Amino acid sequence: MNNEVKAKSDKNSDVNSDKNSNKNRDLNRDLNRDLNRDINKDINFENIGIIGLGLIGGSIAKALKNSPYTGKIFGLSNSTKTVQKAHAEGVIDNDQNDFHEIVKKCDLIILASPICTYAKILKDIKNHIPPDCLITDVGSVKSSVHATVADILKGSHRFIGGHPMAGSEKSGYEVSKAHLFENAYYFLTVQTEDKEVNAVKEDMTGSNEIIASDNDLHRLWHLVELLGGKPHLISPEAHDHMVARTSHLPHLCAALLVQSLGESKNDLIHFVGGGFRDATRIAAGDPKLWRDILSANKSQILSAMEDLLSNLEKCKAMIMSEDTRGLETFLTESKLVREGIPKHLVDSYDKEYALYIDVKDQPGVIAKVAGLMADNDINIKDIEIIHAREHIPGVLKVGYYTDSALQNAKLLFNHTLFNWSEACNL
Ligand SMILES: NC(=O)C1=CN([C@@H]2O[C@H](COP(=O)(O)OP(=O)(O)OC[C@H]3O[C@@H](n4cnc5c(N)ncnc54)[C@H](O)[C@@H]3O)[C@@H](O)[C@H]2O)C=CC1
Ligand SMILES: O=C(O)C(=O)Cc1ccc(O)cc1
Repeated sequence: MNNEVKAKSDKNSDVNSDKNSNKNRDLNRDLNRDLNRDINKDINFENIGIIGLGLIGGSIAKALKNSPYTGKIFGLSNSTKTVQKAHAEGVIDNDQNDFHEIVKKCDLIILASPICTYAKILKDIKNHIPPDCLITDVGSVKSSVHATVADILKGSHRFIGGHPMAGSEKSGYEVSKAHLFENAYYFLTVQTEDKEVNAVKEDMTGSNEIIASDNDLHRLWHLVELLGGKPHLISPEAHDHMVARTSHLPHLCAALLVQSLGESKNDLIHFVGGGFRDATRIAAGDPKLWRDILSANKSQILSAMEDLLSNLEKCKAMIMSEDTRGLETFLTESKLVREGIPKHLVDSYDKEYALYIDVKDQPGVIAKVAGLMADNDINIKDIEIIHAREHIPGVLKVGYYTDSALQNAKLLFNHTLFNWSEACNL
């Protein structure tokens, strides 16, 4: 363990401060010092149990299976069907069905079920978790999760919170994918007795606080990297402050925009433009999951909503008083901030590897293109017929998982009679 690695969170929740990012950068640099390291030795987990095999849990299992990780992956779920499916696909290595017996073998447990299920699950498995097993989670809220864990485990096991900033509005094992976390930030949160992230703290105080040793943090950090994510250390409080504004309030706003279509929303929905689609995609997320998230981050959501209301009032006043200058300034500032999203984030969220193939909308055309790809071993992510041709150069949109698949497809199409062009903004 490197005791020089220090990563304290900013007390004022100023998560964007240089101080904080420098500390995280230092930690990252330190952890990546030896590029030739043996990743399995660094991680040092042999039996990873994932509780909840949905979008996130399933994606973690698939990402691990696709990685150099050589240990076992056990899937634990309230859905036997999902476990059977994951097992049949070779994604998990379960050799028995008994939940408690599987837990007994784990040296890392990842809670990947809805956060409202954590308390019941932890109470149920607590006496079966090996003393040296590390516990983590993927929940979208962190302070309340740390409190629940501390309340139930009472210091019996080490816990590090986790939250991948990757996902979608879809749920379930069926939509999970190995590359979900690629280039996405993955927050790690450590609770210490003075509520600061303190990666150098190695002593266990014996209090009810759950304190993870920095060795645990390093192991988990490497695991996140193995998943393709970018680990980022932060305090639970700073995390909740940030995601209330970057993720939870946007979800609420998406739902508000849909509701604001008004009484005739079911009619208007047929005429929406790209802007509405972009701004409301996440409103299609699982209502139960989001009900939990918004309730679990109550104080931060309420504070973010105050800011939203005040901005709404400001805009209303400007429109009412025909303050076009003020309105323009407000919109310009928003535009500049939005355009400032770092390129790597825009790429990881928006980047799609797709080609528009200029074909006639007629029977057999999908089979023809799909067959061509299959014959040449090019994996297709999705395929879609675009019926509205305005602004769109071709009628068949073919999505690929990787840039190299896209490049191969281009070469192939160049040798056929298909005209193609690259993805445009829909
Ligand atoms: N959906 C998203 O985009 C993201 C979600 N998260 C967090 O990940 C967690 C899981 O979310 P998703 O994977 O999206 O949900 P999901 O609905 O796709 O998967 C949840 C899984 O948990 C299982 N489950 C439910 N109760 C259980 C129990 N008592 N014991 C064992 N398994 C149980 C369900 O069968 C289901 O397979 C949530 O805590 C959420 O806050 C984090 C980042 C992104
Ligand atoms: O679909 C999207 O754009 C998301 O932002 C997914 C998401 C949902 C919940 C999280 O806690 C983190 C990420």
